[in-house]
Amino acid sequence: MTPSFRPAGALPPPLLPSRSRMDQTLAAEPLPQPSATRAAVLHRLDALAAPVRGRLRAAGACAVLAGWLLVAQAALIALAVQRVLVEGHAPATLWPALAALAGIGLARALLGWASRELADGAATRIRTRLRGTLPRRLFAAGVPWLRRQRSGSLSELTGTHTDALEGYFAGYVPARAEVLAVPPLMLAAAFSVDFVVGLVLLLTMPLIPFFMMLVGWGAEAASRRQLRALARMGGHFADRLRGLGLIRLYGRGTAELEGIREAAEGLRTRTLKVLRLAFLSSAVLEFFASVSVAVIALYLGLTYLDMIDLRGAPLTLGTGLFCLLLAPEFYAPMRRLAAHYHDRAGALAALEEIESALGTKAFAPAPSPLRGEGADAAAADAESRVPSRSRHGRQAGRESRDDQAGNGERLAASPAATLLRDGDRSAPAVILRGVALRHAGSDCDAIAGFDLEIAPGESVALTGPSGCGKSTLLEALAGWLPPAAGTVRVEPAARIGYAPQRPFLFHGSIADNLRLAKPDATDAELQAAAEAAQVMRFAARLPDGLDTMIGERGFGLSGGEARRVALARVYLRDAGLLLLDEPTAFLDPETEAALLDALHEHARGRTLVFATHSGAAPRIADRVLPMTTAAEPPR
Ligand SMILES: Nc1ncnc2c1ncn2[C@@H]1O[C@H](COP(=O)(O)OP(=O)(O)OP(=O)(O)O)[C@@H](O)[C@H]1O
Repeated sequence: MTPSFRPAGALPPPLLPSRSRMDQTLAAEPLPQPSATRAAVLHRLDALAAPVRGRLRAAGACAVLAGWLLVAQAALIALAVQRVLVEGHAPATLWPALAALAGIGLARALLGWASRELADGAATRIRTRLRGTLPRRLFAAGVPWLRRQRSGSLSELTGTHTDALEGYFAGYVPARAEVLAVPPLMLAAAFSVDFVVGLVLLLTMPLIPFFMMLVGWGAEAASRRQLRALARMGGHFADRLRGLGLIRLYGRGTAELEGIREAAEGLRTRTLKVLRLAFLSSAVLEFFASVSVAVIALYLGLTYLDMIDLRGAPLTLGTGLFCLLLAPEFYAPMRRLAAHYHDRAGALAALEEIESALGTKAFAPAPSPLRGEGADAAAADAESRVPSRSRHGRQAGRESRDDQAGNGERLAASPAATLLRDGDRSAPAVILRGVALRHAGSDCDAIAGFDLEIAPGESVALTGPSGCGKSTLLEALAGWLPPAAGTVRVEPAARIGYAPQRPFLFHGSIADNLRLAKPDATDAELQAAAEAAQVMRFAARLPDGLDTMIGERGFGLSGGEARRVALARVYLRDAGLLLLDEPTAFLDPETEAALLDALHEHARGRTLVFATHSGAAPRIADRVLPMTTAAEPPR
């Protein structure tokens, strides 16, 4: 990373943007999306339910059936009241009706329970599936892309954003089925007993979707801003935790805490905005539903008092009661849908956020496995069909190993080297033609017009000043960085072992980290790899040897020790093409010499390319390739 310098005493800018700056950034974003896009996102959201479509339909069907039974329940209650209170039947004659009522009540309870169980189960399955798919998509996006992302934000995608989809499937989808099927039946029932009540229900019905839509648009935009703020907060927080030592060292603790407090306050405000909109939409709907029920009650009351006569026939107590029981239930499914409408808004916002990070095919199966440190080179042929554009002279001069320090001694095969060979891989040739390499976000090539041929089994040392592109070249050979121009050819079937400059060591024991390369490795194989990479020099002194726990990013190991663990991992990989970035950096001369001897032995029958600043390392190479810094100005 390029260091930036500021005058002594000048304060560094706050690492966290202030709330107002965050607000400005978020407010400037074009929200909400045009409706055509929203319809497409909604379609993709529904497509996520494909594997559990049957369950969701069953959940909807149960909810609909429970709603239909409610009409029968209201009719039975009205009938019983009419018979006993108006027609003077003995209460004992009502047993069949009461038994039917009890049966309907029980059936509705069971249907409601089944609907929730099915919908919750379906939503959980969708969420679980996404939790599995998203990391695969993240891996498939490739190392250069992943490097530019903030791990905190990415973890929000698989956490909060995925959770936000659940309410849509568990709540909104069954409620939508209910709204489509239950109110129409109730409307027909109301029309069949009283024309005016049916008309009131019919006329007030469109108001509800209209207000839902109005409030929903605002809710979607607010949800999206809130999710975005949440993802940023996650990213900032993870960064700050990682750099805690640095923050303390520079005395920025208080300022950072203040920044985090402000950002959290911004998030709280945004969350409350979403909740306010959700409550507002519910309140509006409750109001309209209550007014409509009141209008019906008023109409029925005035009719009973003979103050109005709109129906042209007498109104029985049973009919009035049936209408009064039905009216609030007519709005209930729509109110439920409205209550879940912000779930829909939240889910749309979450899906759009996930897609804007990963592309619209975020949930399609991942195309190919990640390549990289110790990865198979099935996609190793990072070949670009872009025509070669040689712009300035070849960067590399060539020297033979024999021209070097003259240290060409052959080394006897060690037992460790024998143990680590399984003989099922071959040393691939590497051919680069007119290659230009450019890092994402950079406006100039790190390497341009580069040609190189490496024979199978050859060892090549890349040397040259810092920044001349040695690591970049190794990244391209590993397939992490596709060429901007020219072709990079590595045999597609080649097994690659890559130890980058900053190897990633997972939280776990040293042995766990080594077994990443070969999960079924025996203890003897681990020991042999560790010895060859000079890991045992320090591991033997640790309390638990290779079983000693090390932290994320290799906490607890020195830079040179971490590199040696990564080198041992490459040895275990038994790769045909070894790509090593400064394998002997930070080592004392004695350890370096031992490591080089073992590497030289291990590299027999394999193709080896390594970058080095060491004066001693080139002795194990067949060829040294001095690279120069690209002089080309930015295009
Ligand atoms: N991720 C990146 N994004 C943008 N530019 C980069 C990135 N990584 C490296 N560079 C630039 O590419 C050029 C080559 O860098 P590279 O790390 O390949 O050099 P190097 O020869 O390996 O250096 P060193 O010997 O210090 O390891 C440098 O100018 C560097 O600033």
